[in-house]
Amino acid sequence: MTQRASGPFSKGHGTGNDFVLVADPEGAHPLSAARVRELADRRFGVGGDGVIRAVPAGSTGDAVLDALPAGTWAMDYWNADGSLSEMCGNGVRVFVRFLLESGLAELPEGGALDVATRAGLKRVVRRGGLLSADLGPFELGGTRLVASAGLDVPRPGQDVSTGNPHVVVALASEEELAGLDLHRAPALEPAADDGANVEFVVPGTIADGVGSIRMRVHERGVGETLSCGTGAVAAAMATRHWSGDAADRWIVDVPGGRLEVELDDRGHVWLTGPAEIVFRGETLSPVP
Ligand SMILES: N[C@@H](CCC[C@H](N)C(=O)O)C(=O)O
Repeated sequence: MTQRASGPFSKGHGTGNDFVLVADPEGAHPLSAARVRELADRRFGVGGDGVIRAVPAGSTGDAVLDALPAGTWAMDYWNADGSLSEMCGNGVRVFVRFLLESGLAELPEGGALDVATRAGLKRVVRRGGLLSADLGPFELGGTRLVASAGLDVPRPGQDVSTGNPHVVVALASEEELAGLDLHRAPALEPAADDGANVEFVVPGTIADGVGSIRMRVHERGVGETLSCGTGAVAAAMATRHWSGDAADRWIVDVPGGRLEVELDDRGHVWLTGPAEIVFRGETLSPVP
């Protein structure tokens, strides 16, 4: 297996959470942390919050992905800093759009496609122009203190696992949310063993069983992003918990647009929103 220095790529996003996507149908071109950092660099590379390789499970070279049903398309997801993540909620939806637009998979309206991720198999369905992902069950954990530039004092944060780790902090007002400086990662006390994505939310109204929240996020391995799908799920489920389970549907407004989160009667959380491929290109070999 050799690393590919040149070749075709696509660029896609879900509510501004952007990814470089490459296809590796033979499992012949693994990514490395250094290659991911080059591709994700917004000035010296293509630019993105993450890099995703589409590769059949069984041929990925990653023990977790290769344990999933052979032949299923696997999302080999990397953060922009070259670290791996278990899961990406916007990424898995953009990944499916990439497979469809590249002719690597088919998904008729109402149909479903299973994707292998490091957090297990995730089902993506096509509803109208949107792609919805079943992210499975979530888990509420303990609490920890979160300090961030722009906040007067540390605030309590709720741990939520959506396959990857999150800490959700409720703020009192839009002004507080706007005043956050997320150029630096929020500090967690106690620290999270594997790091965490941190979501700051301002809960809005709940009407007719639908709640609304506004959110900003600092992603592990990236920095502040315009959106985070698993973050929107974590934020909605933490806010639901604080509300005494008052609603199962949540509208989550992020700087890059709007996502919908819904808890079904099996305890699975669905994430719905736009997922688009915006351009295709070719990386060139570095000049020796
Ligand atoms: N943007 C993603 C989450 C990407 C992974 C995250 N940074 C992590 O390290 O867990 C999403 O849409 O869920």
